[in-house]
Amino acid sequence: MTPEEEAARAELIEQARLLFAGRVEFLKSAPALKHLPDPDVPEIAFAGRSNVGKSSLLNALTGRKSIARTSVTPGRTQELNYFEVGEPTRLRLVDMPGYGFAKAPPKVVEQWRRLVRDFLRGRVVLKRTLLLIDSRHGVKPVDEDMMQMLDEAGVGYRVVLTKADKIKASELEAVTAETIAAARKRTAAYPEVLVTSSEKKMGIEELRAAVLQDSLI
Ligand SMILES: Nc1nc2c(ncn2[C@@H]2O[C@H](COP(=O)(O)OP(=O)(O)OP(=O)(O)O)[C@@H](O)[C@H]2O)c(=O)[nH]1
Ligand SMILES: [Mg+2]
Repeated sequence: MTPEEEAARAELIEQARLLFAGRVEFLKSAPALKHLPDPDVPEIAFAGRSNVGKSSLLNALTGRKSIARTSVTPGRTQELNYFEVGEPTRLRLVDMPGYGFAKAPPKVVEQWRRLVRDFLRGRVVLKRTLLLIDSRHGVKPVDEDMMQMLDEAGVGYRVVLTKADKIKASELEAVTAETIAAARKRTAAYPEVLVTSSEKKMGIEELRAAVLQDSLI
């Protein structure tokens, strides 16, 4: 990086820190598209398997302990949960229902598919999706399905590894390389991955900067 690029980067990180240190509020849970808020500010969505750590990452990002409900029971977040950031609102974060939980009846899976697909295709203010992947598991077939849906909807996404504190450094290095390789095969994926741990607050500053930057596109 040139000194100018470094200065711009530091400025973006500081702007992002200030933004998330300010107003962050839960807005609503939308069980269907007709309940979505008016599309008047940029949105960034969080997607990933049940239990991947979406709600925890949202909490870490906003520096709140429990703004997004976290749970040990997979599949608890079944709606599109909206959070507003900034005063006046600069952007909205959308916690999407998790996928891939075991024993879900086919009807529930089909409902999920329809809601997510229609949301991704039709939401004009959706600037970017963060696709969360558990560091311990890497990219699974259900994640490939989600990538396919995002590619088809033409929604740009960043792949984010979660729970990096749970595995050894050597394993993290390997799963990061594999995940980058998987992302590079995709048309709508960003060619880099972000490595995070909500528990250890790792990669959170970078993630905040990425969210702010993406909201400006
Ligand atoms: N060690 C560790 N545990 C984490 C981390 N992030 C989340 N967890 C744990 O993983 C479990 C699931 O986290 P959630 O944030 O509720 O996951 P989710 O993706 O929102 O789950 P659903 O809403 O059910 O789809 C909880 O027990 C969290 O405490 C992390 O960075 N490190
Ligand atoms: Mg959740």
